[in-house]
Amino acid sequence: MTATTGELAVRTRGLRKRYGQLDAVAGVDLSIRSGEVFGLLGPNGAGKSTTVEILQGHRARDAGEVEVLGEDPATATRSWRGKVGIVWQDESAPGELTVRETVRHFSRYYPNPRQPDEVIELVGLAEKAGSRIKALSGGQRRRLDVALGVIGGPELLLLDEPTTGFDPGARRQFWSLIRQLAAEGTTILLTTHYLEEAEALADRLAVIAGGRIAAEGTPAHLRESYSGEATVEWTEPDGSPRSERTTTPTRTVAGLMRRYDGEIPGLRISRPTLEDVYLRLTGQESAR
Ligand SMILES: Nc1ncnc2c1ncn2[C@@H]1O[C@H](COP(=O)(O)OP(=O)(O)OP(=O)(O)O)[C@@H](O)[C@H]1O
Repeated sequence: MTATTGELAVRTRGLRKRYGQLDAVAGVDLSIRSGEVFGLLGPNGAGKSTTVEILQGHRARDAGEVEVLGEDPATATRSWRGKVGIVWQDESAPGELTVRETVRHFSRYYPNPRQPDEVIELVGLAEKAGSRIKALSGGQRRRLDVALGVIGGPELLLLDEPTTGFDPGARRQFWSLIRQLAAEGTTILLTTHYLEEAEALADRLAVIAGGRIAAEGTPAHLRESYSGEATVEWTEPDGSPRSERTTTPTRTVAGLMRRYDGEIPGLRISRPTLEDVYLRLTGQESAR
């Protein structure tokens, strides 16, 4: 069922969407391979949801090419819809039904659904299978949303900010669910505000800001590509703090050694963390 490794599950070229004067998505190129977990990471208003909505076929684009599982979502067929699982930001399944009734009900929309009880088990809701949805906690509701996203046995799962509002424990549990789905061969695209989440889950990630991809690669690649620049900090003789961003920190320190006799006051050399890289790429550096 899953496409061959190396094939692209998602491909966009020059994707654009405008709302009035605002370029919400301003020329996005994405290539997501079959079987990988891809993170689209960016701050509020970066264009993540708009991009995912276009990939789902729920929003029309203004320009660019889009191919998702070999079809254009704007004109996709019913069989295509069965292969794409969607977890919405605000799912609202009817509250009076039980978890099991809801998952069974949704399974009937698909030609080859997964077994409802197996999916309930997979998302960790087996103990709540007989509970009404309105009695579930926020985190349990989100698990049900994922159950409804995977009940059709999708090749590709699109998750828009799946863990917003989760406590740290619920987030970790959710991560292991995503890893399990990935291990079963599902291609996963998830959007997130959380660098930690993208780093924990994504094989590759793209950082998006102002509707544009600012950087793309594996988390390790991003860290390496942008960590060449170090910051050297020290204290001037009048007590004022100084800092210099440089690709040659040794040279900077050698220069300081010539100026100071003995120890350089307040000397500190730091390399950017992935978080620094992310904040710099998204223009939020001062947030630190
Ligand atoms: N239907 C709409 N009409 C007008 N502007 C919109 C609409 N939807 C989104 N926008 C604007 O487009 C930009 C991108 O929004 P989008 O929801 O795609 O960002 P996002 O990265 O998902 O943000 P968040 O993390 O806050 O959900 C934002 O400035 C937003 O205000």
